[in-house]
Amino acid sequence: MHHVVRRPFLRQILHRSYSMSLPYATEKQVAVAAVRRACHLTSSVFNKLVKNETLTKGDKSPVTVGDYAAQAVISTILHHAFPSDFIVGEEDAAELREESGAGLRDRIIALANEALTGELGLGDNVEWGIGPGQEKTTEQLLDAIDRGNHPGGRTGRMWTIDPIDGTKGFLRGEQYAVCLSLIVDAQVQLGVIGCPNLLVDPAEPDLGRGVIFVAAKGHGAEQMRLSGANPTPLKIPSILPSEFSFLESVEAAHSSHSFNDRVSTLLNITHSPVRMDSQAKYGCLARGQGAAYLRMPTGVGYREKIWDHAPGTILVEEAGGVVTDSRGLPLDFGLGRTLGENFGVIAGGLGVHARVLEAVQTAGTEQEAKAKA
Ligand SMILES: Nc1ncnc2c1ncn2[C@@H]1O[C@H](COP(=O)(O)O)[C@@H](O)[C@H]1OP(=O)(O)O
Ligand SMILES: [Mg+2]
Ligand SMILES: [Mg+2]
Ligand SMILES: [Mg+2]
Repeated sequence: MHHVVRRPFLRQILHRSYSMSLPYATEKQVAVAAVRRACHLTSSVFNKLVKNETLTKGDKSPVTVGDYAAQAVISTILHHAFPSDFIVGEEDAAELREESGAGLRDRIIALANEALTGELGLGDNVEWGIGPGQEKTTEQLLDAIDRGNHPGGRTGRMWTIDPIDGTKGFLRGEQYAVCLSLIVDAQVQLGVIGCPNLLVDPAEPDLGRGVIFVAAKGHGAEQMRLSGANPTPLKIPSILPSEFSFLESVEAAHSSHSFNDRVSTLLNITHSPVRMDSQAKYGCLARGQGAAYLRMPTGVGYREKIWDHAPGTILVEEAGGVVTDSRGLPLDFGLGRTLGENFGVIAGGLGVHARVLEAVQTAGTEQEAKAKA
């Protein structure tokens, strides 16, 4: 491993002692740095986004230059830091390699290089391929996007990247998230969720927006500013918030609003659900905003993707909560790029989760009976 030998002596020692206190300490540092750069990229691109910079994918969902450029940046950093790790990323560069994709491609390459070559911040390392002068070629960046093509599976080290989760929220100027996780032998070890548009503290709007949530297996969950300042541990309160409300998708096509209504009625919940795009919902839950996140499928066919739930799941679990499918089974991140047969997602604090699960099962039985009648 020549890159370890090249490490200056003092840094080797620092690196080792830090690693002993937290497994995956270097991974955490790299992941936070990558998400931070991608968050700056996506928020600056939003202000400059023009109509023809968004494509519609085969599944009818939108993808913007921001999604592609952010995946290129994160994947490049991961590849420099951990060259033998696999990546399961949402986007691929096929359309950008076509002649018709040239305009979009040039814009994406410029955005990615601007983000990669930005000044080094606290904790950043030139060995991760970042900093002034570290421009990449078009080919290198398209390959970086395509390195996200790993099929996933039961064994090995792999990262999941969702460069913009909640692209529809991003396009509306509302919530979205830059999401990264490390999965080792199908267990999520690390999750990082960057939310550029989320209030730092909903009780103090003056503190502004821009939060990164981080969780490491067995080491808790925290929230920090985009800059890395003010790291604060997160714990889901064990008593129910006085206003029990569900967190749910804005988009009715992504999860069933009517099913959630029925579950709310069964639980005598009177407050309307809080609708929010992306894994920002998991972040809010982890910091005690909203009592549960319920995501039941709307119809046939859609399989949830691992990059949409791995970071959020470890965040909620490390904040003391529980995440399962609608049968109460843990989400299985070892089945490939999707969650396979895991049907629906329920996330909540320890006691709340059990009550919601029960109500979900009652509502599910009712629904089946109705369908048979
Ligand atoms: N038909 C669908 N059912 C459930 N989720 C979907 C569907 N289509 C896209 N998604 C994905 O749902 C997630 C966002 O859901 P929400 O914001 O409603 O919680 C995103 O990952 C989005 O992809 P994307 O990452 O492309 O935005
Ligand atoms: Mg998408
Ligand atoms: Mg997503
Ligand atoms: Mg996405």
